[in-house]
Amino acid sequence: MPSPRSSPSRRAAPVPSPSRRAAPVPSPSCAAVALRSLLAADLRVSRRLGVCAGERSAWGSARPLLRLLEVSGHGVPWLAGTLYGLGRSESPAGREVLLNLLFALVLDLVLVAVVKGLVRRRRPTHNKMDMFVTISVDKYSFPSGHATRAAMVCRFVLHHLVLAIPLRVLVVLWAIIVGISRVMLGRHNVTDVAFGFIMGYMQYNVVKYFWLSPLNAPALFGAWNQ
Ligand SMILES: CC(C)=CCC/C(C)=C/CC/C(C)=C/CC/C(C)=C/COP(=O)(O)O
Repeated sequence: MPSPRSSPSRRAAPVPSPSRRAAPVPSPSCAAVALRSLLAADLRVSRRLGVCAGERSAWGSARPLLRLLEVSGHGVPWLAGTLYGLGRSESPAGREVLLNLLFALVLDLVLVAVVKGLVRRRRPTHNKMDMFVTISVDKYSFPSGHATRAAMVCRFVLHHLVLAIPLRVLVVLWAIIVGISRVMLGRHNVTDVAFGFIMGYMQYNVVKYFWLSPLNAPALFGAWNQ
């Protein structure tokens, strides 16, 4: 009697030749595991802190106030205000400070756009994309442009304006609250804002290093003073 044909599933699996065996998967390094855990914790904490992410969120009624803070740290009012001040300024010292503030604001926009474009981290899923004037890279969240600007402007103002102590405290508080509000609005994760603060703080060093003055940019200031 002919023996039944064995089904394909019963056939012995072919033994791969040594050259076709799968390469061993390298185990992730400690740094990769630590980074992954940090990012997972970041997402969890940021979601919890996003209490104003929508009108129906836990603190949804505070959302309009936080959106006002959003505008206070936005690039457009800062650029517009600086250009307006430059147009009105009659003292050479005032013009010098405002010209450097303009340089700082443009530098901030460029650097943030470059880092956002390189990292391409998506905004938190609970974010409502109803932000005041954005550019294409603003679909990404790392780093927070509001946090970089707030930290940089804060250092700039404290160095170049003579302010009474209560006002200096207010400037620092404004910068911190702008950063925190980004997470509460659901716009950012905590690490976006933390890195943004560090980056903005360091950006001011760049502005200080390349400070524009009538000595190193005579053409710029000469043209202005005529
Ligand atoms: C106001 C003048 C005179 C010129 C405007 C020029 C212009 C269109 C500049 C772009 C400003 C702009 C859209 C900045 C983006 C600000 C923003 C939404 C940053 C994102 O912040 P994030 O904290 O959410 O990362």
